[in-house]
Amino acid sequence: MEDIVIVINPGSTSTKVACFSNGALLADETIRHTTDEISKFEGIAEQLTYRKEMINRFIEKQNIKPKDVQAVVGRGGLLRPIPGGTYLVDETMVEDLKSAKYGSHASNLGGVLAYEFSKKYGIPAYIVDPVVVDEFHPLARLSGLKGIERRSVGHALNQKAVGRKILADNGKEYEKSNIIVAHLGGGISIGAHQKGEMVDVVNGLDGEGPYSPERTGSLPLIDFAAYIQTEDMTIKEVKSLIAGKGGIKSYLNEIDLRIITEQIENGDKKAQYYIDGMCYQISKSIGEMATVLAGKVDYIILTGGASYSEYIVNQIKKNTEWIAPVEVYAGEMEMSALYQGAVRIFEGKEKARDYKEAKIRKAEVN
Ligand SMILES: Nc1ncnc2c1ncn2[C@@H]1O[C@H](COP(=O)(O)OP(=O)(O)OP(=O)(O)O)[C@@H](O)[C@H]1O
Ligand SMILES: CCCC(=O)O
Repeated sequence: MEDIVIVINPGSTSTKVACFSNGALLADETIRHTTDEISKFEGIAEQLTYRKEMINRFIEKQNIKPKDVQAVVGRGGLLRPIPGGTYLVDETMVEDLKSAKYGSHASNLGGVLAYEFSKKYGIPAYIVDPVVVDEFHPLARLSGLKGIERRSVGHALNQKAVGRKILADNGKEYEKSNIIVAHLGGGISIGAHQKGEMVDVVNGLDGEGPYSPERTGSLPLIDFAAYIQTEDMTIKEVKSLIAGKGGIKSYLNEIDLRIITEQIENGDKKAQYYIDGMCYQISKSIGEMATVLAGKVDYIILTGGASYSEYIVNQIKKNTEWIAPVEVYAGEMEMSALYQGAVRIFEGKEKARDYKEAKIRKAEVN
């Protein structure tokens, strides 16, 4: 088998790896990492060799000949803000990912691992639609405080891939449509996509929008400032509270929505209250993104693991269906979206972007 593309997608508790050839998936595996295994490491960067060895084992099992590998594609992490697309991984990018200059996130390892394997095989490495895709409308950057800018961080890869699929299924094109995509996972991001660009996104990693299974979302500022002071917290502790120990975890000490929705089915009113609260806040953020699109919304799309839950989907639908039809794509399309990003380069439909050259849209004001 020739023209093999290896795809690597590191998450906080798993590493997904797959190989594709000529449009077909040849093999894939989700390697799970237990909390015990992960907690042995100081941080994400230190997990590189551990995850690399597991990917090596997957590749060896497939009997792949090095000469048959065409490219390696990784999920892109917290980089400087860049427009969407497929990027060639270079030294500058690897340095930014490894040093966590723009923050620490499991997906940082995607570009680094892709680069390491690409060096081994002497082929190119790419990332596609990283979590920092920034196609913000200039007004979306304003926070309300000079010196603090909003950041475009979200599940851009999955949001765009699922958006394209749902629109294609309905005979429409991503570049000509307006959609709101809510990625409902362990973290939540909700993007307003206007004619092919994610012009605003509710960024749960930095503490915006709804609470999620493990994130706080936005909090009352004065109370939170007092909380930080009382608890004498460092910035690192604040970050891990906002994105890791907040939301449903703080209320119910559980992040698995399968367990919690089963408790609701069994009549647990407390579980229902906190899940209803999350759905209420998700709906509010969808409404906010509808105003960004001035009400011209072709579809609202719910995706991510929580969209498997009929209960959660119905709670959100009943508050948002008046805006636009609600479509559901439970789970994610990240592995095939990464592969397709590379295929667009091989087929000449897109040119691989240069990280150092990439420029985002900014307002021209003094
Ligand atoms: N069938 C299901 N019913 C209800 N919830 C589900 C189901 N399957 C997965 N989930 C929930 O979805 C959440 C995880 O979603 P997902 O797998 O998209 O997140 P992740 O990949 O870990 O993180 P993220 O999407 O934030 O990057 C968990 O809370 C999980 O319990
Ligand atoms: C995956 C994008 C960033 C986040 O919300 O975790």
